[in-house]
Amino acid sequence: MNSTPRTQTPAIVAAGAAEPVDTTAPSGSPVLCLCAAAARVGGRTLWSGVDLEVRSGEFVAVLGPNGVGKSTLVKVLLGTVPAAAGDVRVLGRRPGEAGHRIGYLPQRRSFDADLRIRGADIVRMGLDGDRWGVPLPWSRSRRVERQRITEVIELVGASAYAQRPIGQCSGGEQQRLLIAQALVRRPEVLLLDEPLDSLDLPNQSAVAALIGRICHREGVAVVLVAHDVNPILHHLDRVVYIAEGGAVCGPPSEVINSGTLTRLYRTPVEVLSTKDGRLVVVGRPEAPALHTDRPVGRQRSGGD
Ligand SMILES: Nc1ncnc2c1ncn2[C@@H]1O[C@H](COP(=O)(O)OP(=O)(O)OP(=O)(O)O)[C@@H](O)[C@H]1O
Repeated sequence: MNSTPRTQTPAIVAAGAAEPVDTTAPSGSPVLCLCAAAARVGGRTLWSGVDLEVRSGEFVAVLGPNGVGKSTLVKVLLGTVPAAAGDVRVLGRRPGEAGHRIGYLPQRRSFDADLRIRGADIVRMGLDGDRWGVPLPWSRSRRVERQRITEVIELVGASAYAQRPIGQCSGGEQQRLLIAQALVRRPEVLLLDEPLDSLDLPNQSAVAALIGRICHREGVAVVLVAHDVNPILHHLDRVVYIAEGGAVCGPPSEVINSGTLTRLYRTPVEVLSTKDGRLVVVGRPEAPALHTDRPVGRQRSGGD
């Protein structure tokens, strides 16, 4: 994470839930905007009245219990699920119109151990546009492509194993290569759906730090869906916490606290602070899904 103090985007919303969280002036230019947005799937409204603005270089986590519509929020931004109400803008355009300017890592994919395709070829698939079925809007020479692939593999620290068959890479190595794939076209926005899922704790920390660096040093806006905020909290600028059909957004310490979550859930919720500065959320009405049984990491501090 950069060591420069960062500013935050003002307030947020909540669908009839918690009051806006007051923050200071935003930095960067807005790249994602939801205004009074709602999502409806299978005849059911998942959330509504959600306002959110994400600026370039911001790292925002989407949190909440299972099934509240975190992934759906990402899909609304991608344009694969239409917003049921409100206005959604992605890089100033309607969702789905920003093409290669958006990088997307879907929920965990597993690779068969026998799969022979090399890690570098997985990264190349992002460059070729295969993941979207959309050809690149410009032609590139093979040399330039190779350079970019090498560059992005170095960026995610995957050079040592990028020539190995992907099926022989560890979960953490595979995840770095998939992040490289999402980054290869130099997106301005990176949408990551549970990229830390199924990684062990050291790999969660390492991948979280990597994403934080990409966001803050490369100026990419990152929206990351997580069940457990613990590994990323140290790197985050803001969180969007979805529950009870609404959402509240703000700096982690202003959202993950007893008052805000009690208002969001409309039932008593307690956020405890451990000796080492971690937070534990208890008393949520839903089944445990987010840091109810384990501590969440330290609040944002300096470097990563
Ligand atoms: N196409 C669909 N048709 C009907 N229901 C859907 C559809 N897509 C998602 N849902 C339902 O919408 C709800 C929200 O799904 P979503 O994947 O966005 O939740 P989530 O918060 O990301 O959940 P999790 O934390 O378990 O991954 C779930 O109950 C899911 O079953």
